[in-house]
Amino acid sequence: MASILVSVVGTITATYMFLYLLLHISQDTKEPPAIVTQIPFLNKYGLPIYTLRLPFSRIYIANDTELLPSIQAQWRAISFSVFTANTGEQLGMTKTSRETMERGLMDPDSFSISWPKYMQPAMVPGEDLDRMNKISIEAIASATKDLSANGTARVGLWQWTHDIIIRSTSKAVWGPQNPFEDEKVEEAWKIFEPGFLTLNIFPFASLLFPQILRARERIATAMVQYMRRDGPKSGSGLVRRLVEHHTRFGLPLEDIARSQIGIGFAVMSNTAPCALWMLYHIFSDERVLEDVRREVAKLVETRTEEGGGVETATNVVDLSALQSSCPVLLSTFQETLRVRTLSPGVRMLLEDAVVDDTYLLKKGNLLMMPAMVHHTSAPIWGPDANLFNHLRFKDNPRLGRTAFRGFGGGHVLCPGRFFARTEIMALAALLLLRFDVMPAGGNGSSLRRRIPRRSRASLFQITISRWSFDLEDQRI
Ligand code: HEM
Repeated sequence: MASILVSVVGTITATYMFLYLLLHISQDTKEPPAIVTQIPFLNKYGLPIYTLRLPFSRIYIANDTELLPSIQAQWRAISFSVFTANTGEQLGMTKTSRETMERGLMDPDSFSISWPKYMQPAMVPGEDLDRMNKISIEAIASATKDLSANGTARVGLWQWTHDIIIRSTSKAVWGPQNPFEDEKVEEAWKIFEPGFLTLNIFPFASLLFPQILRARERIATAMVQYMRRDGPKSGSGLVRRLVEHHTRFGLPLEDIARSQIGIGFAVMSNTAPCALWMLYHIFSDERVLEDVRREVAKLVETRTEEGGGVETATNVVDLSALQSSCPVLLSTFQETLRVRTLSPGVRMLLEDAVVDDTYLLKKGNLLMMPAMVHHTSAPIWGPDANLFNHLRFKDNPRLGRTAFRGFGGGHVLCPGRFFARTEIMALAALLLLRFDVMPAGGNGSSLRRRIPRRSRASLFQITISRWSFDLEDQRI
């Protein structure tokens, strides 16, 4: 018995010593300090950048905002494109197309680095963007009109926001032949969207989770039809430019159609949770609600028309003036992104890189720039960094310029930021003007100003998905 005990203790001690030495020997002195203490692979915080040691790999965590410019400047070696390049398999693309996507990941002219830049002209302020915004706002306006026909409507906050963003965004992106108009495709998206990560993580996921693959194939079939029927011709500039780009790189029609599923993530998967949180922060705090409603109400104009001896008055709102005339609403949007973004800012080291002339990051490992850390830094945001302050950005528009990561930064700056901002602000404005919104069966004061506990979901966290709320027609 005693000898068994001795050998067990001996084995544990030897393993511990081996791991401890392994960690120390393989850690270069120029690398960010590893957060190893007495117990290997456990955590310690408070450093500008540190190394998280995992078996056979490392993750560097950049906490200090001052390091971000140096990291961003080395975007070729510290790569984001590697992740989009590797989605071909999960989207069911052919080997040849996958190889095209994975080639030359440090070359700006390669497929995976060039497509986000190629789409940009369609997403910056201009004709193409105006057209997308107009279509999405019209779709939102029509959905809120349908709701108001019922007087009071009870809806699940997350479900409703998610559905409305899928419908308005997909219409704006894919145009009159939008594949998501088909309910079955929309349902398939709701299975594939959360299932995509599962396909990435689990080996044999296609065998273990056939329903996710079936959902993907349903969307893919609809996208192929869309391409065959010349859908992009009447779609957005975004779709047209992407199709043009992918065709130049020789992707066959079927794979271009599958790449559109990937675009679905970019355009819808961050917008919907952001919209949800914007609504939550507005309608859960009377002060925010009052401030933004007062501001948005100024955009309403009453027009009277005479017909058949009867005078009718119509309230008209110019939503194109939202950005320029509603600084409080804009600030509320930015603050929502600040407190709710979960963006981990993950990058892969394709080569060794030295950050800020000090820290050596070794090829083959991951780097993270967690937005949650940068967005809650008290030296940057002040002592109330953990509180939601809807006036924060209005009072100081230049606040946290580098630290604000709501739309990424540097070479990986979100090209969809103008579209998403307008769409979400318009959704909030239309709800503010048309409805009183309150939690089902309660009153607004039961929703607190405090930021609720966090959980996982896309770039944002969703902890209130089972909430319902009553929308009461205001008939302004
Ligand atoms: C509220 C909605 C949105 C949010 C919060 C958001 C957020 C972000 C963030 C944080 C990044 C950088 C990721 C990183 O640094 O690791 C990013 C990149 C990107 N976003 Fe968005 N996004 C939104 C909507 C959109 C839309 C509507 C599009 C449609 C075009 C889009 C397309 C992209 C693309 C293509 C990239 C990669 C850019 C590149 O590789 O250069 N996003 N987005």
